Amino acid sequence: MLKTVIVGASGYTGAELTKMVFLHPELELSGLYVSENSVDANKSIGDLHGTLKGLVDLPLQPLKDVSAVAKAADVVLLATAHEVSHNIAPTFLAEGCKVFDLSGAFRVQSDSFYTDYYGFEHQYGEWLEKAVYGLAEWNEADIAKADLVAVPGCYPTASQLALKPLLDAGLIDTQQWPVINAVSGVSGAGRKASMTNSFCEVSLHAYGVFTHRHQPEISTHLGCDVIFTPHLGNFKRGILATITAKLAEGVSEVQVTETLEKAYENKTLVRPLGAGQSAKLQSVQNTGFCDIGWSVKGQHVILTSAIDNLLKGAASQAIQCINIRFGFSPLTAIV
Ligand SMILES: NC(=O)C1=CN([C@@H]2O[C@H](COP(=O)(O)OP(=O)(O)OC[C@H]3O[C@@H](n4cnc5c(N)ncnc54)[C@H](OP(=O)(O)O)[C@@H]3O)[C@@H](O)[C@H]2O)C=CC1
Ligand SMILES: CC(=O)N[C@@H](CCC(=O)OP(=O)(O)O)C(=O)O
Repeated sequence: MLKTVIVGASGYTGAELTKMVFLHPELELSGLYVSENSVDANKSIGDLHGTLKGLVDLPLQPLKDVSAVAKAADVVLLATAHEVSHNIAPTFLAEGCKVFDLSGAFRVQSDSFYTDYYGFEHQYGEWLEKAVYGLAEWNEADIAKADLVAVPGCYPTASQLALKPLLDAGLIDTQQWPVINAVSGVSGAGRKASMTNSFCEVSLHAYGVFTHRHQPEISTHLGCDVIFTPHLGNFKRGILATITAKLAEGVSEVQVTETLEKAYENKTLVRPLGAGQSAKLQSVQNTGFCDIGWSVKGQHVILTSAIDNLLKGAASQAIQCINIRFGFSPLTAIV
């Protein structure tokens, strides 16, 4: 059994991770942590997240001595804000832990990216270079050898899983940038209270127009410029991305269908729904699946991609990466 620690366990993705690690036959849940001065320090996680009550009643421990926690752990899941992950991941790595980071702190290997989009200067270029991007269906060989896995963001997961097969097969005319419009549930903003996620303030609207940090994450990993506009929806969880792209000359709907079906034929967690179908949130909420639908008219394709932001967009994709890294059966603790 691998001793597994979750940092940021009281948050939304942390709670999802807690449940999956608890259910995983090869992982031992050895510690749940929050910040040193957290208002939730020493509370039971089951008292904070009712779905865990009676299953996991471990205390949320204040994270004081990172080295000491690292020395007693094999696997570390960081469900913490970007800058927190950036600051603590190297200590866990130095003690030989395998680190799976749900934040954006190690996703994009470019110096200016962190100052431009995250508001801090990256201090760990060496780890940034070694980090493996955890888009599970596409990066298995590298994830299997990684010390540090940077689990992709929620919008980038939904967007890339739909576009990547078509781009890699040369079916998209990249002269016209694919346009991604995506709507996320409010849990995408995390558990901490703020005015934007307050019940009476939430209203369907676009945000981060031309400035959201997921645009460069998607572009970098796809190797293709995109227009990306996120929207906040008045529901709790799930992301629906609707993507419009121009097809290369002469590409037919049959080719699009064959390419998507072949890309995911042995990948249980990504479900190509077929031509003329649209992905729905309801089918993926509270699951680790990504559903993809598509339609072609003339030279354009419209793809729809749906995931649960907290699961395929974060926690269950992290568990997929653990399963790949340690050679466990791919769906363990996910379905
Ligand atoms: N929500 C989502 O849909 C997605 C989130 N992500 C990313 O995953 C990460 C976690 O997100 P989410 O679960 O939504 O966040 P939450 O805000 O819900 O939870 C954050 C957690 O981190 C803890 N924390 C804060 N500061 C520290 C610290 N210094 N040391 C240890 N723990 C700390 C918080 O507890 P406390 O403050 O009490 O200490 C809390 O447990 C973020 O980087 C986010 O960007 C990625 C994809 C999707
Ligand atoms: C609705 C909402 O606020 N969503 C978050 C995205 C959450 C996510 O994917 O987190 P990463 O930053 O780790 O990639 C946002 O737009 O900032």
